[in-house]
Amino acid sequence: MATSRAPLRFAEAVSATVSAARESGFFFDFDGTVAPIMNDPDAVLPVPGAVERLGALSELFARVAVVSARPAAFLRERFSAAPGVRLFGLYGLQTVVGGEIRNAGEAEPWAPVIRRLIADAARELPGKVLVEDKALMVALHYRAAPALRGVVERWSSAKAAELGLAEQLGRMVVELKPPVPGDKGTVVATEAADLTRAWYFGDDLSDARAFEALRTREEGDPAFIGVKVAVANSETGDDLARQADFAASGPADVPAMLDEIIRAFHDKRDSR
Ligand SMILES: O=P(O)(O)OC[C@H]1O[C@H](O[C@H]2O[C@H](CO)[C@@H](O)[C@H](O)[C@H]2O)[C@H](O)[C@@H](O)[C@@H]1O
Repeated sequence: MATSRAPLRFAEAVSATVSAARESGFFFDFDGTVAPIMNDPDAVLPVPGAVERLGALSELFARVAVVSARPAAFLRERFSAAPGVRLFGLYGLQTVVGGEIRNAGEAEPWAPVIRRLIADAARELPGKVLVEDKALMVALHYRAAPALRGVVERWSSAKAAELGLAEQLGRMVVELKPPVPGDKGTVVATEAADLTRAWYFGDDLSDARAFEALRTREEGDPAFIGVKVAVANSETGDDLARQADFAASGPADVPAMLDEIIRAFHDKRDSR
């Protein structure tokens, strides 16, 4: 069994990555990581400079992807200026291939169940709960009324049991989704399978699965370096920070961090 590597300093992780750029990838969560948290989910845009930095990375390194719970169409709209960035929506149930959205076949039969659930939510939950319709999934937001957390979580658990759906908790949100295997960890494990270095940036509970995927790969493959970056926040950030190698103070900090990597890539190339 492989022993875990000694903790790397940031400069060492960057150096190991730019030295093997063609075998390196960068994976990003969206909300709370490269985009700010806001009350209205539809109004959210990436922080200034994020799309440009992800686009630049995609031209220098083997793989760059956004792995999010958002629908792929939402991501496609926001990352249209960075065509080299791969997009995985709804925890990997949707991808964008050649500009077209592809749904995981196993998830599609659940669309009528989700439609029924959305109608039930609109009728049965208090008006302050925002019901986000993602077609193959629904997100129940209580950010506008945090005291409703218990009401939302109990309603969600009962519906999940009744309809055979899976649940995912997040930042002032509960999601109900088809009980189809796969999460951010399986997306990252698959997408990083041919890489020897992979970075994951995340802020929320579902991002822990991606961190775990990098840890598992490191345990089985001593040549692999997984770099876990937690984006700090007072809601779900502490748990993730404990599992991370590095921290960013918030989404606005991420472009500057990526600049250090892009600069190191160019310095390395110029020194050859
Ligand atoms: O996987 P992610 O890209 O991080 O998506 C997770 C959820 O993000 C969105 O909700 C979160 O951001 C909202 C906008 O800032 C905020 O109002 C909400 O409280 C957060 O939970 C998105 O709306 C959800 O569908 C995603 O599941």
